Amino acid sequence: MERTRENRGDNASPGTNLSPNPDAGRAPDMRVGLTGGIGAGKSTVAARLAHLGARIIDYDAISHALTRPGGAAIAPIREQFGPHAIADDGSLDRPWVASQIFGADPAHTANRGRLNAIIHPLVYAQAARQEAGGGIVVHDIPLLTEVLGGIPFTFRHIITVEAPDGLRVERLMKTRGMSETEARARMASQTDDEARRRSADITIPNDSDLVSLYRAVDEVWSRLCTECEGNGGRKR
Ligand SMILES: CC(C)(COP(=O)(O)OP(=O)(O)OC[C@H]1O[C@@H](n2cnc3c(N)ncnc32)[C@H](O)[C@@H]1O)[C@@H](O)C(=O)NCCC(=O)NCCS
Ligand SMILES: Nc1ncnc2c1ncn2[C@@H]1O[C@H](COP(=O)(O)OP(=O)(O)OP(=O)(O)O)[C@@H](O)[C@H]1O
Repeated sequence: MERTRENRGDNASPGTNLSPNPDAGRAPDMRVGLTGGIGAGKSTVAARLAHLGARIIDYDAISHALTRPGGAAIAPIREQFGPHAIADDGSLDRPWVASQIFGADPAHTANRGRLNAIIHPLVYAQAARQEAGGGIVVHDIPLLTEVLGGIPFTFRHIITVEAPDGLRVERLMKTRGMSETEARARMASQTDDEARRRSADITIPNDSDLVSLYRAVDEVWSRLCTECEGNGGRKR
């Protein structure tokens, strides 16, 4: 299966002899994908993995950087969606764009496809640049299951984080200030848990407290390290 074919850096930027860092340009020892529906707890898992020593490539953060004033995605988005898409300061008008792309209507679906087609290739290029340095590299990708056929990386493992829909809505309302309608519109714009589980080989449930979640993440990390060391990679 695609996810289990290790890609040892075919997509990483080539190294340069000018760098003082001997790891610069080094391919990941193991590339892992991390996904989960909105509000399931993916970022919380990513933060725990970072604490344990993983290098995280955060696709939401890259996407945010590309849509700041002067970001590479701004001009093509203005061209596709018109001036409404851009705020007065030159950044993406996030609430306006969100209102155009999140939901199950055909218009939302079409707009989402147009926006993804602009942003995703730029995100992949930046992710490839962030890979250099070796170790266990975790690509934190909200839409990994949806883009698996088109993303230019293969993953040794794919982890999905799961929580019941009601709990996810509750978390999003409490911590992101979303209305229930907004939270459900985002959920309707993503694939479901069953599809995410099919594309993953590791499922982390997050329907209890943070102590239970961290325990599950620590176990997964320990397995990844053991496997990585067995393959001649090193633990970071
Ligand atoms: C629509 C935008 C402007 C809304 O911005 P906002 O600040 O409200 O949300 P943010 O970017 O922080 O995303 C929060 C979550 O929304 C969900 N989400 C974001 N984009 C999408 C999308 N295209 N399809 C489905 N869900 C999405 C993800 O779960 C993500 O973690 C923004 O999400 C965006 O530019 N999306 C397109 C780029 C994309 O696909 N990003 C996901 C990672 S590459
Ligand atoms: N087990 C838990 N107990 C209590 N709060 C939690 C738990 N897991 C996550 N949370 C909280 O729920 C909120 C959503 O979690 P998180 O940001 O990790 O979701 P996410 O899946 O990354 O969402 P997104 O797709 O938007 O990035 C956060 O405020 C987080 O602190």
